[in-house]
Amino acid sequence: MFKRLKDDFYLAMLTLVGAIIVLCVTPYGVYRLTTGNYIVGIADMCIVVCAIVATRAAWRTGDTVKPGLVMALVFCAGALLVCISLGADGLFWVYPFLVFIFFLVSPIRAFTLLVLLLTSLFMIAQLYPGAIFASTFQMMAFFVTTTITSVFSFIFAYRAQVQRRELQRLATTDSLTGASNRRTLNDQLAVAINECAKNGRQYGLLLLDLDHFKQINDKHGHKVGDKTLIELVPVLQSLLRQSDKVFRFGGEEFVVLVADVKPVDLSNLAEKLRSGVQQRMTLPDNTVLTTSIGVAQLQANEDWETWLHRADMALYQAKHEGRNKVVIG
Ligand SMILES: Nc1nc2c(ncn2[C@@H]2O[C@H](COP(=O)(O)OP(=O)(O)OP(=O)(O)O)[C@@H](O)[C@H]2O)c(=O)[nH]1
Repeated sequence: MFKRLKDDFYLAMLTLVGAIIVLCVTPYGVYRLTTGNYIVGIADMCIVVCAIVATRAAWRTGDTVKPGLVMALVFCAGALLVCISLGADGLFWVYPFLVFIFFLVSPIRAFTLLVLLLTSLFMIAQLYPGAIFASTFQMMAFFVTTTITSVFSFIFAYRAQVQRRELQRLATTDSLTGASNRRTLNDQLAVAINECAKNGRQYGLLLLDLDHFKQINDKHGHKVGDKTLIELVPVLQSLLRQSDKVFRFGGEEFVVLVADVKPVDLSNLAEKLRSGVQQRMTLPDNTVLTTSIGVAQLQANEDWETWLHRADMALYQAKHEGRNKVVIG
């Protein structure tokens, strides 16, 4: 549970906002209902129920987009209703909503919803003078302060989103090749073990190691070595399905994780990659680049270390038997 909260920003924020809503709005809802203000009381309780249902749905499905949007829409409608029913007293509630919304949906969506909310309030104020604002001065002060808060919240949320995405990219990909890194591989292997144990999904692992890579560096220089590694990733991806994942394991070693695959298809795929690299990758002196591949199909009740070790042993054998070879582990 804590891992999911740590890894998924929007799930964590949805949960936090949901908890704050339940704790802070429920007493107001109960108070309004017991003092006969039924419209605002029911609106408060609808917001509370919506917060609980949306947070629960996000936890169950892992999708935070729809629950976040539903929550944001209900909060906007609730804020509008509270302002209409309570007049100036209800205006204070707009400020926390204004900030909450940026934790629920993307900055662009949040800003659009706020523009709609403030425009609706402005139009109602024009149609029914005195219904919400006590004076024109109060109305102007409200719209100026809410606009400033919305704009700064948007800038802050947008910057945070850009930085969060960049951090995520840096933490999960290899800086040279752009392939997923070893840390991501460890996470994905754990997911595969879990899926296999729970749902019987079949997974396969290919461990690729370029042959005589040291000689490439020595003969053509480190820059050509780097370029070869960079060019290898799109070549592999062009030979794979979109659901197959390529990871840089370290140095000139790469891992391909394949889901929903039978052992025979996995070894055919390894052979396709071996010959694909040989055919498509050439070095500056027109010599071909070759790769050795160790193959391991995930066995029932196997842990990921053993699975990876079998692929590694098969790769070792492929190297031992002369390279440019596929060996099944
Ligand atoms: N250019 C470049 N070279 C790298 C990088 N990472 C590792 N290497 C080099 O890859 C080479 C790997 O050499 P070895 O482990 O001896 O393997 P090999 O020469 O490929 O020989 P076999 O694997 O036995 O076929 C080393 O010279 C490393 O310096 C990198 O990011 N860029």
